[in-house]
Amino acid sequence: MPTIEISGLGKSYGRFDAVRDVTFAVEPGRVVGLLGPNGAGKTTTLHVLLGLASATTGTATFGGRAYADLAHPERIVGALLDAGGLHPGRTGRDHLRVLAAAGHLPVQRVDDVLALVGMTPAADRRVRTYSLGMRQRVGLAAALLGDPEVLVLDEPANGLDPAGMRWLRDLLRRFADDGGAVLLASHVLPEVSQVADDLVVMGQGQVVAAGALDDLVTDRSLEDYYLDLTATTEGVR
Ligand SMILES: Nc1ncnc2c1ncn2[C@@H]1O[C@H](COP(=O)(O)OP(=O)(O)OP(=O)(O)O)[C@@H](O)[C@H]1O
Repeated sequence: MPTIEISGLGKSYGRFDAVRDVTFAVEPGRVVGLLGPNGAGKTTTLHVLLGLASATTGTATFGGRAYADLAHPERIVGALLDAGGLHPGRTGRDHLRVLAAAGHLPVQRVDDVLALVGMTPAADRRVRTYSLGMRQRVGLAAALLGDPEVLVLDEPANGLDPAGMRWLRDLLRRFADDGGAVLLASHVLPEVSQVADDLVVMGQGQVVAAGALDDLVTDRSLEDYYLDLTATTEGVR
């Protein structure tokens, strides 16, 4: 199972450093929560990792390979960035079929993942009729389609109902316990504290804290820890 490794990563837009010297790893079997205020650089880090933006400095790899160099990326990496990326005129099932075809994945996987995310009853409705949580479930189904070894998820609980959130938590725990690596960017601290093994906290484009959740957050809540830590880096840039 591949390790996610981000090393000395920097991303500049003109003279603005969105991300500077970011280094951390997600080992197989671990769920890493990526936290930080709005504009801290979380999404930028995930975009570079997933080959959607180029690094200005440093590297971001899966088992030593950049996303673009993976022979079958959908079998290695499952990603959820923005559930708004679904075509409104397509059904949930068609969306997944297109992805399965593009990734040379067996079409049977479409039914499997629809069932896994609880979307079988609504699979043949158009995406424009879905609630936010339903779109999010289809996005998660897409991430799971290739039966990947690594998950990279940006705000996966967005719009999920309480049952959906618990389902997601259990899924991520099982995925990691089976040896997968999970990188989970989220603002929902209770969600992170219940599922993450490790934390990486970013502020103003840099890592401001990293380590095992239990070592960082000892006698207080994750919320208290996080708000103290980020108080000095508060405010978007
Ligand atoms: N294409 C771009 N051009 C210029 N600046 C950008 C671009 N993309 C991101 N930025 C800037 O980089 C910084 C980091 O943004 P990023 O989206 O990575 O933050 P984030 O931690 O994901 O925030 P949020 O929690 O709000 O999603 C922000 O100041 C943002 O304005």
